[in-house]
Amino acid sequence: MDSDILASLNSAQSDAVTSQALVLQVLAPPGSGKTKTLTARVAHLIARHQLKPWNIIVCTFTVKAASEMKDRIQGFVGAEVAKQLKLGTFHSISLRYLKQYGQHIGLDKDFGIADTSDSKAIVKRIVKKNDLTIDATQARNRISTQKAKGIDCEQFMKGAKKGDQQEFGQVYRDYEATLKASNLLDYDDLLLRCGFLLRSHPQCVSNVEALLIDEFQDTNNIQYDLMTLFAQRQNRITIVGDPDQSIYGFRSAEIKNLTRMKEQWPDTLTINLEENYRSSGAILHAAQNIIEQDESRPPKTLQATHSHGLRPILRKLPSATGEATWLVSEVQRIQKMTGGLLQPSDFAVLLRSATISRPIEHALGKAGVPYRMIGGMKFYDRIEVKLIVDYLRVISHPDNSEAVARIVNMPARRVGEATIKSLLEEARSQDLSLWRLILDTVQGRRRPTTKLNDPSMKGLSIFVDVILCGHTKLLSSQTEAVILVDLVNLVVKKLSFQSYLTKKYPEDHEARWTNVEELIAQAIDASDPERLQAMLQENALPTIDGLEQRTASSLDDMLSLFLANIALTASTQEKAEQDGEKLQQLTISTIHAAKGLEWPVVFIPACYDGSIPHSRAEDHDEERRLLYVGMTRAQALLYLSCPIKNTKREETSLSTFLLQPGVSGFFEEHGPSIALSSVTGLATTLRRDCPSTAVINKDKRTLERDEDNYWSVNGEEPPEEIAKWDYGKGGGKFEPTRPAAVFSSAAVTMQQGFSTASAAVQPGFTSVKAQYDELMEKAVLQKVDKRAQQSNTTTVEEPPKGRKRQIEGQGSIESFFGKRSRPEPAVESKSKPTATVSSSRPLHEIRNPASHQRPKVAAPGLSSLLQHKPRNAPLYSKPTVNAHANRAPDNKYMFLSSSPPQPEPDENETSDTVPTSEAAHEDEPIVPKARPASTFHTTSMQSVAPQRKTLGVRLSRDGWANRGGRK
Ligand SMILES: Nc1ncnc2c1ncn2[C@@H]1O[C@H](COP(=O)(O)OP(=O)(O)OP(=O)(O)O)[C@@H](O)[C@H]1O
Repeated sequence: MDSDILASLNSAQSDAVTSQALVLQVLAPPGSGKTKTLTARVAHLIARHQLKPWNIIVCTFTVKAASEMKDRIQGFVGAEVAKQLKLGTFHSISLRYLKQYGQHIGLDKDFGIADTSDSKAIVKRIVKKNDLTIDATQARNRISTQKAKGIDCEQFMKGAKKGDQQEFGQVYRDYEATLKASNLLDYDDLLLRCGFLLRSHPQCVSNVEALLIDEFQDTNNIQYDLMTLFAQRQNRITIVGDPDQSIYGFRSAEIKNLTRMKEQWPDTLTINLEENYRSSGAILHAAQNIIEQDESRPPKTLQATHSHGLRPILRKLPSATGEATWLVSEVQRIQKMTGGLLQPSDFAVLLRSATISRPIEHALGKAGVPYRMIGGMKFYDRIEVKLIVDYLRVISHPDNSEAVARIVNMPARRVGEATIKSLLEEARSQDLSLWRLILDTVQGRRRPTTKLNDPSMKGLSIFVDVILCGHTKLLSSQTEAVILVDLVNLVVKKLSFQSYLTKKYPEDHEARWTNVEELIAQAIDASDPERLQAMLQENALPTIDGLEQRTASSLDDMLSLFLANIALTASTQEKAEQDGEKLQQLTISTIHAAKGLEWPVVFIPACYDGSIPHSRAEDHDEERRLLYVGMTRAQALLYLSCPIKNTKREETSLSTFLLQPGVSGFFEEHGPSIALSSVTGLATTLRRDCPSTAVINKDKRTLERDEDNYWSVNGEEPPEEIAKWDYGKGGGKFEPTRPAAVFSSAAVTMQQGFSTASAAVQPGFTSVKAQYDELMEKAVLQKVDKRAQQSNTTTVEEPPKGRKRQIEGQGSIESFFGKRSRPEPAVESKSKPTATVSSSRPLHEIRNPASHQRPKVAAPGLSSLLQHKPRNAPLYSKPTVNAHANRAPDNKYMFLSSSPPQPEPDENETSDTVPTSEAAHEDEPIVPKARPASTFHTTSMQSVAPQRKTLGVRLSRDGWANRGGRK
């Protein structure tokens, strides 16, 4: 079996897998097979060194990575062995230790997990109660940072200076006290307490023979400590990582941990992998050029194993809307031009911030391209799901006062916000949980100081009744066969939840109810004896002689396990794929959440300053690494794009990373012409069969345009687009920043049937600025009219299928870079589709773009850029021509200003590492009911199931957007 494991590896990978070194670092750039090597080493340790799988811990950074890792290991050692490994995120492994050995450090068995909304609510309340000036969200993040550094509140207070630090210290202290009183651990606590447990009771990990860690560059200090503690018995540690992909500095990740490790274990062996198996040479070169802008970074060798392939594209578009429309048209064109070689699931759109997804979703929906979201609004964050889960959490753990406060008046029971607040404060002052106070009040054992009128008392009684019925159900499980789903059904029934949703959300109650049904389906699956067994097996730790271990057996335990898995499941993607079904959907993801993944075609839109690097980012090197991570997800085709104006109609400036000297040489200015030879090249890079010429030609004939030539390369709005604008019916591309006075005048004019731009000006109704705008606009419109005329002529004589229109005199990629002087790389013929670069040459030696295939560019677009004057208002007065031609009949999308994004400070939190509901909250909900897509929800429980990997989570076909993503 061992030879099978090694068969598919190159020699450096083999060396790493078979290395005898106790402490091993495998450092390598993206796509070089780090994960492959790690999984092979696990298999090798089992097959060759006879290590027992249950004595091996494998830590991943995300829930998704854990499940992928399990699949890969399964491929080597089989499902039976793979499921016995102790594999998961740092958080889930820590949770297992705390659940089973927590009593040794005085941890109550029934501790709950404070999820992100609990933590936020607690901090907010503390800030409000003490009338502090500190920002609650920032304070919460700061607490997390302190914890990640291992600084507790008392330590912090000791060193705190007066003022802001003292204030924060107070919040930190109160926050910890609240968690303690509620018997809750937040996500950081899971790691910290586990560290404490393993330090004081090393026997807990006395069985551990090997520890392997993926994506080590993103570990923080607590995780580093945990590493040393997990492995303390034998110190056999393998880590894989890439400092260039360190993108979680904002969450206290420490690149320094790599050196720290070497200092701690001087015999650490480092193996570098240098061959990239993922991306074409052209993509690698471009990405490498970006990352090498960081001069503090040591030079590294990276060899492409694929041919040079098609040069990446850096595209300029007039607006975010135009960018989205172009993006979708490119997806469709590339699919057709490659004769079915590429399916929708081969495309990914990677965003710096989820907040800018809306125009892209709109365009995809309009074109009927199915998509899924990663790192957007998550299943368990949806209001209807969260509400039911909160009820379950309170039934399981009534001391969670934050959860009680959230649901006591949900559905509405006439217990007002002020009453809840007052009850909460009263409970705090008496050292009681909110639940205890409410229960005692309703049952007549206590007279609260909070004033309660009859309707409120009645509301509280109804609430108490629901929770007590849940408790009774839990208790009855000891004598009769009650399963988890019975409990969920009980809550749903007691709340008359379906009719509640119907009344409360008349517009999309069905989609919301589908979510509830999905949750019920998950509970059914988790109740399945086989599944239950698998879940328990996954969570069980080996028995250690002489060490008492708590085991999960009752329904209460099952419920708490179910809820813990929900709390630790931040990522909800891939459900369908885990069902063994590859749904044909394009992926929209944040770059953070795309870490470790790959797609044949990747788009990175909104490449402008403020977006990437993000306006709020302090560390620009980390932002550059983020762009690098995004670019290196692409296998065969990579598109970067930048709208000249963002959705607020603000002028943008191309990302500083792309403006650096020499960068332009690595990019084309528009999507590639896909010759037949290019299709062969793409197929080779993707290791797929190439479709026949007949199929390709047939598909191609269905295209209106076989070139990326609708949008001009200098970012001007095509005349056809301007002609589509419609203000009369309120559904067109109306831009919201237009001055109100001007808009109303134009609207009036349109209603009156005027048909020229000049007629739209209504003296007396416009401000000076608006008049200036109108004048500017008229000037531009005259130009546009001229162009439109020319365009019409061209259309008659020659259908615009080719590239001509775009290339002739419309500037080039140079227009992006025009503001800087830079050396001009040599230009070669553009028609060569797959010029190759010797794969054996290190990348740093062949970086000179002069040696690459270069497009033959037309006159540099510098002049067009210089002529380009910022518009103060959009070109909105052009009379409508066939305004509805391109609009979906049931188009219910709305545009919200989204760019530059204004996320919460920790909006980067988009991966599924730690549950990250901020990421979901910062993301505007996806507009429902407009397009097909699917939801992907995975719990770590789902990932344990060997055959039916979703633990029976029902696969829904009606999609992400149809799920009532609205909060
Ligand atoms: N020796 C090899 N031969 C062929 N393909 C390989 C080899 N090693 C890795 N690959 C392929 O290269 C791709 C990238 O591998 P993998 O995901 O393990 O890389 P990685 O270094 O972990 O990437 P990243 O750091 O970007 O997450 C995968 O499709 C993998 O199957």
